[in-house]
Amino acid sequence: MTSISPPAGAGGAHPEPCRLDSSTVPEPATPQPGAAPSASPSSAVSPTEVDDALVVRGLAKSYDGRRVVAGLDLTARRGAVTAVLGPNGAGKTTTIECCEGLRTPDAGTVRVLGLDPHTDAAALRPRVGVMLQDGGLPTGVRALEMLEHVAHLYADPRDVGELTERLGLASFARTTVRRLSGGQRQRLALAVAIVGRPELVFLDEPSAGMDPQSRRAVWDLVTELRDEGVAIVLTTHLMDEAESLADDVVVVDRGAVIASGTTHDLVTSGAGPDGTRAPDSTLRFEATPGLPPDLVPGLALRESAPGTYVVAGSVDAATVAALTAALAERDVLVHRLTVGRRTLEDVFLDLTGRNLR
Ligand SMILES: Nc1ncnc2c1ncn2[C@@H]1O[C@H](COP(=O)(O)OP(=O)(O)OP(=O)(O)O)[C@@H](O)[C@H]1O
Repeated sequence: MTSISPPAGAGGAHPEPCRLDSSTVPEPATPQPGAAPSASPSSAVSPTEVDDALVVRGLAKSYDGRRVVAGLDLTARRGAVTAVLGPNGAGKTTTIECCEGLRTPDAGTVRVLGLDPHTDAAALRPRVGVMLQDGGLPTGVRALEMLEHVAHLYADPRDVGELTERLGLASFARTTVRRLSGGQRQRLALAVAIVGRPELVFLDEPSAGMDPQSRRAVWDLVTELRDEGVAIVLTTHLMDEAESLADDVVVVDRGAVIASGTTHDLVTSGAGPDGTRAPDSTLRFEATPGLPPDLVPGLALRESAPGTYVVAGSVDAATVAALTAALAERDVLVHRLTVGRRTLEDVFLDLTGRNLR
């Protein structure tokens, strides 16, 4: 199996293979009949993109004839956090796994640190860290032994003691991976992914299942890595995570990119499907389900979940007054009415009419 991370998801790039829980091993990255392997140099990657840590162009991947990634483009800069967002099943993990060399694309080009994740897997191994969604670690090994083992494979590893302290691994250092909780496994997987000082790190839902304190430790570490010049590509469903960490955001839906840019640009500038300038603030409230979208003339009212409403468009004092008057007229009591800054969730809703999760 060729991949950036020899023990798929054991975090980093080890030169030595080690046994994995077979349930965590993605399909072998062998070329498939008719595939257009990303190995071949492609003119799709322009000279100006050579210095980017990750360049994906026109990526396509199907499972059993069903296309789940459809011509996707993605760029990740060095020294920046790039968040890949999208609803369940959008194709995020498949995309990342193609970049990690764990899956073979049907079409398109993938360049990782200027190299091909399949044909240049050996050269990329010491330079790329991988943290898979389920941890992907061998289950019979004790947590600290695992981290120390991986650290010894590198010429200049990070200090294991410091990582252990930073990510709170000490309390379960002698516990085998199979007995770790989901959040503990995630923290160990992150430590393993970065202990070799990679130039590019893939983090698939890095803080999923973590308590707030652990999440904060992960965020601090990710920010620090970014400041050291590491390129970080992460997928997440947590909008606060994306907004806190990401320099660049790529929103994926049905296997294709529907919006991309800096986090700031996306929430402040025109991201509407019709090209109109998006509002800077959003009004949200809860009330009885089933209110008509045209409750207030000139106001676009959307029921994002039963009984939860979002008003798109410029929101000012008159908007709030008109809305509450219309609700009072119908004898509807409004709850949790807030006017807030536009979020990435709002961007997604504007683009697709659906919630991100
Ligand atoms: N090995 C596989 N065989 C068949 N279908 C698969 C396989 N892996 C993923 N899929 C399907 O491909 C689609 C995209 O899955 P993928 O995991 O890439 O999405 P995702 O955006 O990462 O979703 P999530 O946010 O839920 O993790 C889904 O419909 C999924 O069921």
